[in-house]
Amino acid sequence: MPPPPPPSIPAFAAAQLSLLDAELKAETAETSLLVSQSSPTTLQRAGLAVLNLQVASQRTGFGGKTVVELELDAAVGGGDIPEHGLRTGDIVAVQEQPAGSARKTEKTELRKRGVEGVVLKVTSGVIGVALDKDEADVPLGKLWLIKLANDVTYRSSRMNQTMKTLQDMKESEQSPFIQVLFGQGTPSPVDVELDRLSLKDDEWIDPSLNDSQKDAIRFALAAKEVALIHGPPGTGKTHTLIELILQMLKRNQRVLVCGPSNISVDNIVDRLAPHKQPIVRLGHPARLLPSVLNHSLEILTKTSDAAGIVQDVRRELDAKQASIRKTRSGKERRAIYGEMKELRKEYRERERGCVAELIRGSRVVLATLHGAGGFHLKNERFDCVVIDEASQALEAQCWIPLLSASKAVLAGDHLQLPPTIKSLNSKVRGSSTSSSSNNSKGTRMSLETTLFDRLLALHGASIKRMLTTQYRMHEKIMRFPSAELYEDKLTAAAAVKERLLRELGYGVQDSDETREALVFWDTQGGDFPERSEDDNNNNGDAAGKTTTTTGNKMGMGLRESKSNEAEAGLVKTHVHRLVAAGVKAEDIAVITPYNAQLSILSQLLKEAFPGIELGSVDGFQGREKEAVIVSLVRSNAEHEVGFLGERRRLNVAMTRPKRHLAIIGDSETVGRGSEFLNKWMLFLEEQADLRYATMEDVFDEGTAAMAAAAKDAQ
Ligand SMILES: Nc1ncnc2c1ncn2[C@@H]1O[C@H](COP(=O)(O)OP(=O)(O)OP(=O)(O)O)[C@@H](O)[C@H]1O
Repeated sequence: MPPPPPPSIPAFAAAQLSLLDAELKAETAETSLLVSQSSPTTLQRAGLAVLNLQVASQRTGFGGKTVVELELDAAVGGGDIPEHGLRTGDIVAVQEQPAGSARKTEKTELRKRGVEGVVLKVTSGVIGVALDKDEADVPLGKLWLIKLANDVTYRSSRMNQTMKTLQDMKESEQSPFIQVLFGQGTPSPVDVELDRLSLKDDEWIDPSLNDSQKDAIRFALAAKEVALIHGPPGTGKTHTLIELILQMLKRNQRVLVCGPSNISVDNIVDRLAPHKQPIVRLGHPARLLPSVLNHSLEILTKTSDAAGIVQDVRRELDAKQASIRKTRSGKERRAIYGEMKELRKEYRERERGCVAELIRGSRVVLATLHGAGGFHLKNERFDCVVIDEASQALEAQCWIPLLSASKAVLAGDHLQLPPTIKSLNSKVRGSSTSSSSNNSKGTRMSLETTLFDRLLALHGASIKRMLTTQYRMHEKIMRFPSAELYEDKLTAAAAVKERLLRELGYGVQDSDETREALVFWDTQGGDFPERSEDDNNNNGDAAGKTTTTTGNKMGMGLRESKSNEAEAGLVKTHVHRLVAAGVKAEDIAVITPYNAQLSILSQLLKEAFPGIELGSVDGFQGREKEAVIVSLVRSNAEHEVGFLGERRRLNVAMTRPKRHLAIIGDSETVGRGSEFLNKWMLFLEEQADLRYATMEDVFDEGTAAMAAAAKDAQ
């Protein structure tokens, strides 16, 4: 049967809008449940709130925004603010703090007032917040700060706007580029162009590029509408994009470079900066890496030629703001507010002029996908939009910058995990049978389907080039993912191919562990049974990349989770042996798909091995370590594997290490989970250093000695 025709652009946009709406509801429900059900002191204990604050000062920041600095209330003695979890860039609410005796309705009322903003600076005694509203709205009296779960509402409003634009777009307004991206047209052939574009050896800016990287760059330069750069783990996607951007500049093109997260964008700014091209990074300075601040609009509007005139108004505004605090009369105060309103208007106008000049003069503009929707880029056009980590971004998010371009280059790996979707989480997170919606044409759609996925399905491999040399993993670690997921095309670069822990270079000794790249501890036989959350009252799955969001911190995971204590003991044995051979704990990571297991592991390992990194598989995507231990947890008579069945999750788990991968799991249970899992278990049995685990391994000498020492210390 031929595949169903792609949905019309309005039908696609309508389906996205309803999916985004469901997602927003799911996310806000989780947040408000958390905040409404917890008392201020509980939230403070969880690191999500800071109590007993007062305004120390106010000033005007970038964009004419009011910045308030909060300090500990003099009534509670002032001084250092107690330990809290707020960091620069967090989105917070500044509210009047309810008295302990306040009734519930009063508390709710207070929560409705207050203002939201972004944390700009955190020191021991002060927290600075850039407010979203004017200073007149800052509540008086004793204040508290609450960390809001994330910036979901801001993000979704720009995605919705973009989808509405697409929905309302008349056919005559749809560019050939947009039509190709929706399957209403076919991509122009690039073969002829490719020949013409054959770059000579001396035309490459980075001579170390490998052949697959050069091929991908040539292809992306030649493509008229769209090119996908498929970068399996460690293959140098970002490295390739830097050369691509520089080559585009050589061809006088103007490029907008985006990524789903600030860190993904900063990573590119960092690597692009040494090439001394005019670049500008849009985004809230509080959220940028310090090393890229020099390229941010905030700094450029202070240092560029056009900046002086803006600074004059800023100084005037600050002086007025200071005078308000000294004014007791309400009438005078109102008059000053009136003057400030005018000044702020002027400030914004001048700043806008200065900013527009800077942006127009920049051939490369960098922003998060969401940031590209700000007013700064409203009427700007680009020859190409480059999106890094595109397979981690929602499609609606990608369209925010895409509407301003006539060509797209997307880099990503659709065989690793897609963005986390809350509205799917409750039952079948990460499963291919995820919840979906039917649009008017009957096309099944899910937010988990990224633009990268959709374009591949629509136009096939002809719009894609894959990077095939990887610079991370020992050849043995790479072999299975390469064979099963990447058409057996990956090769390990000579420098990493045979790298073992024993060659780490800081006195690591040769041992059974340090001379092996791949170890499999098989726990089959029933001695290592899993426990479910119901048995041990633990938290939800660790699937969500939400380990830093409020939900997980508060132990709000209401989903089913699994743990395996005996397996955690084996992990400890293995870590101990690595450390005994001289491997630094900082070079070891332990990852697991389950939160319940993560919390057991952290009790068992954190104190014994300070510096070791523990995390969920999903949270570790994009990261790497010299040695990685993966605790698979599942071991049951029913051979149920839950979301271990998601091969993209396993791919992420097994491709994080450089020199050493130890898998701990029950081959009997796991091997029956899926064809992929079955092949993996067979591969490990044949190719890994196989160890059949017994309880003696759990209580080996080292672990037992450490346990005894810990007991003595109590
Ligand atoms: N042609 C090359 N020659 C030598 N080293 C390279 C080359 N390309 C990439 N690398 C190295 O490979 C590593 C990974 O590169 P990069 O960070 O660009 O990859 P990535 O694909 O973006 O990463 P990830 O797989 O984590 O998404 C880096 O240490 C980089 O220096």
